[in-house]
Amino acid sequence: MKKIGFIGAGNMGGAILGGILNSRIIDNDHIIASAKSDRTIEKIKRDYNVNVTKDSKEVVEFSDIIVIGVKPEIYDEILEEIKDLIYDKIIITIAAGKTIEAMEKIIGDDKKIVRTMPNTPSLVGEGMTSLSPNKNISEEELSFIKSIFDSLGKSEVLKEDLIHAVIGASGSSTAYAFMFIEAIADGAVRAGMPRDKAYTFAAQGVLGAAKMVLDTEKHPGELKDMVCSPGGTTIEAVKVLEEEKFRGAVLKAIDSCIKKSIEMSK
Ligand SMILES: NC(=O)C1=CN([C@@H]2O[C@H](COP(=O)(O)OP(=O)(O)OC[C@H]3O[C@@H](n4cnc5c(N)ncnc54)[C@H](OP(=O)(O)O)[C@@H]3O)[C@@H](O)[C@H]2O)C=CC1
Ligand SMILES: O=C(O)[C@@H]1CCC=N1
Repeated sequence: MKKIGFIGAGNMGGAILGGILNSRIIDNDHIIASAKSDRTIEKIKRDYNVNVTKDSKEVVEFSDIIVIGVKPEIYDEILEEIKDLIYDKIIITIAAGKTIEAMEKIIGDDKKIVRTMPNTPSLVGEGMTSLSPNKNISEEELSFIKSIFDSLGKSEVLKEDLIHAVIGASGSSTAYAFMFIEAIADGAVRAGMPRDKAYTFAAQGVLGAAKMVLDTEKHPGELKDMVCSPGGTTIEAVKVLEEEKFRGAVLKAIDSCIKKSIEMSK
């Protein structure tokens, strides 16, 4: 069994770590994770019962595959620290704005890198991850890394320059989906539903809609039309959403997200 290490296991690294443990593809004694603060180290130990350290080098020495789960601002510092210990180990990056080319400049273009863009639902087996390997990753290595991310939900191998679209479509979009669910629940609360029930109804509604798109492969517009009874309730809400430029607002938001991702990559 391969050993996997996490340099930084916060919101995203922790979701991948937790997802791997939930899917039982790697045992907890084959996993090591680091953090900066004692508080996070204790949380990782408590939540996941994996090996912990504050030393990035120890993570690299222990592991065959290393996920770098720190914020983009300290990526370069971490890469400098570990570059002489990487040899033929596989580096998995999850950061917005950190290109393969920029990473190769620091650790060397002979190193094995898979640039990914995951999302936090990886924790509950419903993640969506893009994978872009550098030239040193073999087909066999890529299919092994893909099998890890497939066990956390779905994954696709994509050209690296599509990563900006991936951030817009799935990396960041869970945040907008949470806002949508929160807003639907607020509406239900206004109509008298207790808040805990409102979250269940709203979230299950959104989950069901997403599953309909994936399972039926029908156009989302057709699925929407199937809900709108002539002269009924739904079409009234659709009218308001169109008047308030709901779809235009979402498109503008995704454009902004993608613009930021491109800026961060310069
Ligand atoms: N959040 C998301 O939904 C997604 C995030 N990403 C990417 O994931 C990366 C991490 O983001 P996110 O998880 O949100 O951030 P968090 O702040 O939640 O996690 C970062 C972790 O890095 C740890 N850390 C900081 N410095 C060090 C160090 N020197 N050595 C070891 N660990 C360190 C922090 O430890 P401590 O807690 O002790 O400070 C923290 O646990 C980013 O690059 C982001 O672009 C990608 C897709 C989705
Ligand atoms: O907000 C961010 O920058 C990170 C990248 C994708 C999701 N969260």
